[in-house]
Amino acid sequence: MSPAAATTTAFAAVSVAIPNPTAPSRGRVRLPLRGVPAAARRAVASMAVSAPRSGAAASFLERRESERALHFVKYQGLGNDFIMVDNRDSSVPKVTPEEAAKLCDRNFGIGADGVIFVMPGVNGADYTMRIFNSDGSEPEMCGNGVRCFARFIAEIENLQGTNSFTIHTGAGKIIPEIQSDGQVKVDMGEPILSGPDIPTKLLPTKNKAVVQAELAVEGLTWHATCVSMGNPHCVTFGAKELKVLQVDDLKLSEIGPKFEHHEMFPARTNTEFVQVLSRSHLKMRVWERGAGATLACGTGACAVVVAAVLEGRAERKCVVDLPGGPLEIEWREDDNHVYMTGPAEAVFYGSVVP
Ligand SMILES: N[C@@H](CCC[C@H](N)C(=O)O)C(=O)O
Repeated sequence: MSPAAATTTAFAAVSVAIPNPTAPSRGRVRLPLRGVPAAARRAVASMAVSAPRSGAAASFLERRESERALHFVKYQGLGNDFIMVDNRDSSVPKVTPEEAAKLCDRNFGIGADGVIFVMPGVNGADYTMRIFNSDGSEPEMCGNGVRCFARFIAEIENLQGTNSFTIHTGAGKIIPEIQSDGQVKVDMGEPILSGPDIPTKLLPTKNKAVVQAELAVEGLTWHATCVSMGNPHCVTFGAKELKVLQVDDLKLSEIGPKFEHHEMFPARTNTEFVQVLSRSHLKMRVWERGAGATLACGTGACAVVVAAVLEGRAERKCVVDLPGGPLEIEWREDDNHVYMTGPAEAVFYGSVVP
């Protein structure tokens, strides 16, 4: 991006890749690597910014660095992507919800499904996680985000090998554990099944739970099972009028918002459309509250396995295929907790003036 082009945008992002940090820097912009995790530097293999070393360019970059520059690292978990912000020095997020929405814009911003802040722990937890969705709304929890959070912590705290932390979230205490292969296994806590606590206005059908309740959307009577993993989910395996739900055939951007804003969900909802491949293998697509169609949703995959067990469709341990890849989910009988295992990777880092 030329300096002239950059100044015409609402904010400017400078993302720098260092494929080989020891390579000569001729013709390439070198930005300070302050606060940049080592693995993030190594992980990045593209998007290097080349520019002539003119005085104008240098002063443009210096000006940007000296203003209110926000350093970030972009992470992804199965294609569900987040702008991670080191906010350990303050309990106030470094960007506002409105700025977060701009940063998440895929054309005019960095592009992401959300912005996640690593904050000081409260209530005895090691850290606090807060997140803004790409529309600026603040959800209680994010499953893929918490795996990215754990990998980001390991980088900024320079932790090696297997590690576990406690994270305070809007869904209570969440415990991720980085495994020796780099995957992150997360104790996601207990699912919430009582309708008013999810929240949904759908009436309970099985004890206090809302299981296969009828929900009218777009002329079809969908069977909805509602689960909260701290955040609300409506899981459906199909509708009365459909023989089989083929998730690949769904027009997600048309039907997703109708579920999200349905009057039965006073706090809006995330919605998962699911196909059962076997009793231990499920396939889903998701429409996320505040973010739309995403490539993966960790809390959604957990809710899907809970719903599948409640409906008698699957075992407690399943592989859930999402558009961005598979997650391993287990709803344990002994402690009633849901465990999620999957990847999280740094993609690139940079600075931005929100
Ligand atoms: N993608 C996330 C969920 C993020 C929050 C969600 N959009 C909501 O508003 O509840 C995940 O991986 O769980």
